[in-house]
Parts: sequence; structure tokens; C-alpha cells
Amino acid sequence: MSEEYVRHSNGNVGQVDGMRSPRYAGFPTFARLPRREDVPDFDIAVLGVPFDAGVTYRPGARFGPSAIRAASRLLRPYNPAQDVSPFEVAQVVDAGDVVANPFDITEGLEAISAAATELIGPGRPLVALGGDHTISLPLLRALHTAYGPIALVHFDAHLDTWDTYFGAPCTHGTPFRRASEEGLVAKGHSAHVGIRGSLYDRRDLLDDAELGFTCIHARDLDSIGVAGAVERIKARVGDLPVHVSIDIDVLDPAFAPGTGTPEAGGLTSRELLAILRGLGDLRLVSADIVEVAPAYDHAEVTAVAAAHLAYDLISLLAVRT
Ligand SMILES: N=C(N)NCCCC(=O)O
Ligand SMILES: [Zn+2]
Ligand SMILES: [Zn+2]
Repeated sequence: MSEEYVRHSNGNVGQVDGMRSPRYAGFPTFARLPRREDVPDFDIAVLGVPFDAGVTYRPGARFGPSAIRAASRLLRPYNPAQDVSPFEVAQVVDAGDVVANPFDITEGLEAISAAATELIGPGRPLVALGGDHTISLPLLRALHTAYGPIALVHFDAHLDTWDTYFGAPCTHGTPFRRASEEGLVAKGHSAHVGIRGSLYDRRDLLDDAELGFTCIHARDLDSIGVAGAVERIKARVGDLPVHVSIDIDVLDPAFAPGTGTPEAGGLTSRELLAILRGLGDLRLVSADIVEVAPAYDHAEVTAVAAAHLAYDLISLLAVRT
């Protein structure tokens, strides 16, 4: 069977045509887009990062990339919320999965960083699909090589700036402390959005602020709303290059049950999509979506949310390529 990709007049190769081959059939690349090796060049790569050796509670995010790809089959070519056909405007490809050692975190992170370094560059954004949140550290290392310190816009129930777990420095609860220590993120220009739930100590928030982050707590949305959150994020990052990191547990467990450390009182998927769509003026250069653990999912609820978030991120990035 030959795959019948849509060929756009600007030369870009789009999705397998859903009118000629039903969307539930065929190879499971992200959004049924071509693989990297199927086209001569690309603008935006989608990279699977099936690594979850850094989890502190429920395991299983290593199956996130394949679940998100499966849920992304439903995505259609035109995004009305942003008035853009992202796969026409930009050549978007599926770059496959990183081969990351599940038994050696240091080696696994090096492989992730090497794969990201090879795919990113000025004018060439990356969208990574995790995997647990540990993977953001090697992504930020690769981004630092390309751009220097960048602004991090981090959507999560959790701060992920804890120090160590059982003596381990690189886990899904620690990536942004390491990133701050290594100078990968621009101090004073990064924000966590959606923070909530129990902490180990009041000190966790003070440490986080000292590391250079600010918090928009989930409960703040009750008073400032989506528009207020967008304004605060924009004021924080200014014109620096921006990496958006979305831990799917930023969504309420009602919208994302399939994750490792769920916390009550989270965002709706509509709120999160609306905040993202408000970030179009920023200098977005890359994104990750992490912590989708399909074993705890139901009816693809979480994977569908992740696929749609990836679609809107790609739509934002496509107009910048
Ligand atoms: N990055 C995520 N999803 N969770 C971090 C939770 C760290 C903890 O178990 O305390
Ligand atoms: Zn989290
Ligand atoms: Zn996280």
C-alpha cells in the first residue's frame, strides 16, 4: 500500500489524505505526517522520547509517544482557532523515537540531548513528546547550545525544582533545578503555570523563587483568568527565545487521568489551549509535552488532550518558520 500524502503547491508534504485513506488506517506517525526520511528537508520535527526512568510514583510515560501518535490520527489539516493550516505552512515531520537507555539515566539523557541537538536550530523548532519530565533537562541543554539561556514557560501541577530523590539528581521532580544551576534558563524570565497540590515543605516555594522562577498557581486563574495569565507570562519572558514545557498533569485529572502524579484542582483543556493560543507573539522555539502514562488513561482522554496541545503548539510554531 502506498501512503497518499497531501502535496501542497509550495512543495510541502502534508498528512496522509484522510479523504483517500481512513484516518484509523496506515502507519502511526504523528498526525499521519511523513517521516523525516520521506522528505528532503523539514521545518519542524516531532520527536518521541520514550523515557520514564525518572519517575517518583506511577511509571508508564515511556508509552506516551506511541499513545499520543495514535490519538493524533484524528487531527485535521486546518486549525480554525489559529486560522492556519500548520502542515501546509511548514514542513512538519515525525522524526521517530530517541533510543534512550532505560537503565542508565545519565546515558539516556545524553542520547536525548544529542537527538535534540541534531534536529533543532534557528528557525527550526522541535516538539518533543515524552516520556517523563526528566527529559526536559536534556532538551534545555540542547537548546542552550543553539540559543544560549532561554525563557521557560512551564505548565505543570508541580514545581519540578526539587533537589534530589533518594540521592538521584536527575528525576522528573528535579529537571528545572538542574537547568537553573546549569544556567540553561534565563533567571527572572521563566514561569510555572498551574502549580497546585501538596508540597514537602513551605521552603519548596522559596527555593523555587531563589532559582529564578515565578508561579502562576492554578487557583490564581479563578481571579486573573486566561487573559491575566497570558499577560503575566508575556511580561515575564519578554523577547527571549521561549521553550514551552507542558506536563499533562497541569490539566485536572478529569481531563488527563493518564498520568503518573495526578493532583486535583487543575486546568481544563480549554483553558490551557486558550493560554497557549495567547502566546503567539512570543519567540517560541520549542516545546515538549510530557507525563502521558497511557496505562492510567481511559478512552484516550489524556492522549487526545496531548495530541491537540501538540497541534496547537505546532500551529504557533509553523507561522514562525
Ligand atoms: N513531574 C511530575 N509529573 N511530577 C513530579 C512529582 C515529584 C514528586 O513525586 O514529588
Ligand atoms: Zn507534574
Ligand atoms: Zn512535571
